Amino acid sequence: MGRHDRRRAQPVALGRVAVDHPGAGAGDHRRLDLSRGRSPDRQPDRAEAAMTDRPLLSLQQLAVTYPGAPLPALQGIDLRLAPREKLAVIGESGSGKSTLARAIAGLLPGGSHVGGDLIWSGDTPVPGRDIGFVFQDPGGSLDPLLSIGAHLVEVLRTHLPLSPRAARDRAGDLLAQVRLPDPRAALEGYPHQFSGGQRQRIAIALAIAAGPALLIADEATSALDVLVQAEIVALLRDLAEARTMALIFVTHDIGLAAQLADRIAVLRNGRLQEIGPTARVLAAPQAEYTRQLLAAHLDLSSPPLVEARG
Ligand SMILES: Nc1ncnc2c1ncn2[C@@H]1O[C@H](COP(=O)(O)OP(=O)(O)OP(=O)(O)O)[C@@H](O)[C@H]1O
Repeated sequence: MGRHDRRRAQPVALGRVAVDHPGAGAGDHRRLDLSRGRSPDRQPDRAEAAMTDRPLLSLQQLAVTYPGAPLPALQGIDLRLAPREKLAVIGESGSGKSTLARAIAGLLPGGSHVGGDLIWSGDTPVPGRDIGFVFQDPGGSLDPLLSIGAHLVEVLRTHLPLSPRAARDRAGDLLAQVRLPDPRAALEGYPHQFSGGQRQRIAIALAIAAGPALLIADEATSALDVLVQAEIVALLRDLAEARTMALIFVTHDIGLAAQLADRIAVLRNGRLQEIGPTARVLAAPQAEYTRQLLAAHLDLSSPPLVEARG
């Protein structure tokens, strides 16, 4: 795992997490029937129905309780993520968005209790290689004493069989892909020499360096001003599409979610309120809570969210 991951909470096991409900024995997740455990009364939406039979990730009744917490931060989460899908997870503060992101990435604090199933297609993913994670504060991913090039070379060489020179070349390419001005010169720079938006681009370059199948951006734009937010959202969307990578975009801003997501999942009090294609959730929300989020977002200056998807 790269330096940017090591600074975070110790990961719990990835792959199939099967803990505390009846019938959830451990086993080879690759041999499981992925349709198992879906509630019979739940009508799959069209985006879900169009999914391949082999989702990248399937959550079944996922529940998370932090160490010492009296109540679960997440419970009863059923969710399937298709390869290359862009999913936005929205909800108010404390609704469990980051907990969901951390559970998927294996970044929950040690001692957290995880119930239900978290099933990956293929091999158990390696955090930092198969799952990239971008945090709200890019500073947390960057060591002030290391050049940007050194950060990238370390992550690249940790996960890929590259010579120092090839890793350096790849690092420059990555900075170009995240649209950092003068990427070759930026390799020599140090974190404090870049703006908040530029540091977030660098953090994204680190997160995608090893070619993950899934990128998780947890409030990655919340600390940025509105124009930079829109640029980063466009960058994440374009990277996901160009690299055939799935994206989970965690945000409290339904407007930003609308700009990039194929589907939107709405969380409240640790439970999934609804999930569906973006246009449907925006135009015909099923949950009263989603209607409230939309009403809170819309004012006279807001453009229509459905048209904002362009
Ligand atoms: N490390 C932790 N230990 C104990 N409880 C936690 C921890 N992290 C989060 N929680 C609690 O879990 C619940 C969900 O928090 P979470 O951070 O997932 O919500 P969120 O929707 O991401 O909120 P925000 O938008 O403010 O980041 C909250 O009640 C929070 O207080």
